[in-house]
Amino acid sequence: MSSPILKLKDASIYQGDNLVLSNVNVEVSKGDFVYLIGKTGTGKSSFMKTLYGDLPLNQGEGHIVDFDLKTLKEKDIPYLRRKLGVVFQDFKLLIDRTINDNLLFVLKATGWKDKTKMTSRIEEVLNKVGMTSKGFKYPHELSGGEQQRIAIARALLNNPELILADEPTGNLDPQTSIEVMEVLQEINKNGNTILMATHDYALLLKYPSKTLKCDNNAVYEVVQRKSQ
Ligand SMILES: Nc1ncnc2c1ncn2[C@@H]1O[C@H](COP(=O)(O)OP(=O)(O)OP(=O)(O)O)[C@@H](O)[C@H]1O
Repeated sequence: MSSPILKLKDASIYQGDNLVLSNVNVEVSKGDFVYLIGKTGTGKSSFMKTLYGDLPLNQGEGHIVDFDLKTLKEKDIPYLRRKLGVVFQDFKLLIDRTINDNLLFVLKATGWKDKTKMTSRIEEVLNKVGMTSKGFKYPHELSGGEQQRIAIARALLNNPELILADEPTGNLDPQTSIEVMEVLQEINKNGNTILMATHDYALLLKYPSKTLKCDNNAVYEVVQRKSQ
């Protein structure tokens, strides 16, 4: 069996001096689609932030895509993020440039040089999210669901080993949420590993998968009951 892409062992997650989650034991393997659920304020975002190096891991052990979160240095963070694709609730596209230029910006910032390769990679990722014809648009010319699909395309640019999606449907209406979820499901079927924080239970019911729950300063796996 391959080693997990993410493994936390007896990890505690803090916001400053406040303990948010304690004794976290979590494993995510290649190809998994894992939900992280929990009421507002229970620590989903703090959990995600620890994984992409925005919060330090001071207690317990944490390994993610071959990085040790316990010994992670500031200078390692860009390299960690290159192996992760992070998707946020509010898309975080650069509003002053087109979709193609948003994607080009990321490629250049992560060391790509060859113009032809960059153009074809941009086409590939736009194709994966069904947005090939939208590259020349500005973010404000796209709907929320389309902007989120672009954000997913951006996350895919460097072939991430793990996609971390923090409430990716949080700003979208139910129908658009399903469209974005279909894209994430398709990407997962094609081999990408995804950890998605959400409080949208309708999505969980429609697309059941391994589910972790934050509650009472702890994270535990929810055993899903089969419907009668
Ligand atoms: N920057 C911060 N400084 C101090 N405490 C914080 C900070 N951000 C969050 N917290 C606290 O940490 C706890 C967990 O917050 P977190 O944002 O991780 O929860 P969440 O489950 O993601 O909630 P939501 O669904 O509302 O985003 C809360 O008690 C919150 O008040």
